[in-house]
Amino acid sequence: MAAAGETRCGLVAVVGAPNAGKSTLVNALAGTKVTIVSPKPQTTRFRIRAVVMHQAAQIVLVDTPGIFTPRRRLDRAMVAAAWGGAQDADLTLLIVDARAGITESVRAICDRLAKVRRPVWLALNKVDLIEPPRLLPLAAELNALLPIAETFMISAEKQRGLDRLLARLAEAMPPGPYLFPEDELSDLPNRMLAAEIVREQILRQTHQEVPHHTTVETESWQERPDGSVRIDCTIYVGRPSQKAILIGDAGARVKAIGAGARRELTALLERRVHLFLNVKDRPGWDEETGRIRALGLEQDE
Ligand SMILES: Nc1nc2c(ncn2[C@@H]2O[C@H](COP(=O)(O)OP(=O)(O)OP(=O)(O)O)[C@@H](O)[C@H]2O)c(=O)[nH]1
Repeated sequence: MAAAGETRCGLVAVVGAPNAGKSTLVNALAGTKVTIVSPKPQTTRFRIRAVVMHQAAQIVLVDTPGIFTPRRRLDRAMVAAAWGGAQDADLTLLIVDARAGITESVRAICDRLAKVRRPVWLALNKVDLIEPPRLLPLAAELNALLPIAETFMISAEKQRGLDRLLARLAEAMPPGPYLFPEDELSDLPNRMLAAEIVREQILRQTHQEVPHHTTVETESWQERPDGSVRIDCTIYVGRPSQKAILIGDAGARVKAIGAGARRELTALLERRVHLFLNVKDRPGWDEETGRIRALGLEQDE
């Protein structure tokens, strides 16, 4: 454990076009499955994606929702609130799919980022898929769109170039106390994991009918003496009609979601899992400004 005064801690906003490989990279850095990795664009809606410890540095990887959908203001707000006084991330890590190159959405993101006064680091991802000579010109082209402080060539999937990236991120974090106490950290990934696995099952089993207004939170995580774990998750939906869809006839759908999630969690955690799901509606939850204010959370850019 690091002594007080020696720790570093910061927020890294992970930004990139859909399918750039953000989730794959975060998972590789965190060393555990904490986000949804899916070939479908825009499935990610995590606020805090992962908390990575590296050499007395706590690196909090967050999304910058709002780049595509301003609707998700609360996502940003929660991060800002968690961070206390700090307004924003310490640096932005821009992930670009090197094979896809500078697409329209990459261009749009660069435009946005160029206006934000915080360092931008570039990770050219999927370098396993392209010829190395194409990388430098691509990096140069991106640098012409916005000033890039550091560039990394990586393959998130093949885990190439990640050690250097992680080491540099750790060094770049400002000195300060950890945002998440170390003794809570061990549970955090599990809670995040459980919530994401449930959300993944919702996406799979409701086929677009519900998911975009859905959030899942792990309310409690209790270790049992027999080695099993009891997990209680709440699924929040935006409208009562969605609640009905999620619950299904006589609870059939939520049961199926629970069964699927429990199976996956059992396999991942390698222990018996008792999973309890609760569906609640929280109308306008991720949009309603008044509520954000009431919570005293940050909400502007
Ligand atoms: N070959 C190769 N494929 C990769 C690499 N990194 C990610 N992928 C693949 O690219 C696809 C998209 O990856 P994700 O991590 O889901 O991308 P994302 O940016 O999180 O996507 P959204 O959450 O939809 O915004 C997946 O099929 C990954 O397996 C890589 O380094 N090399």
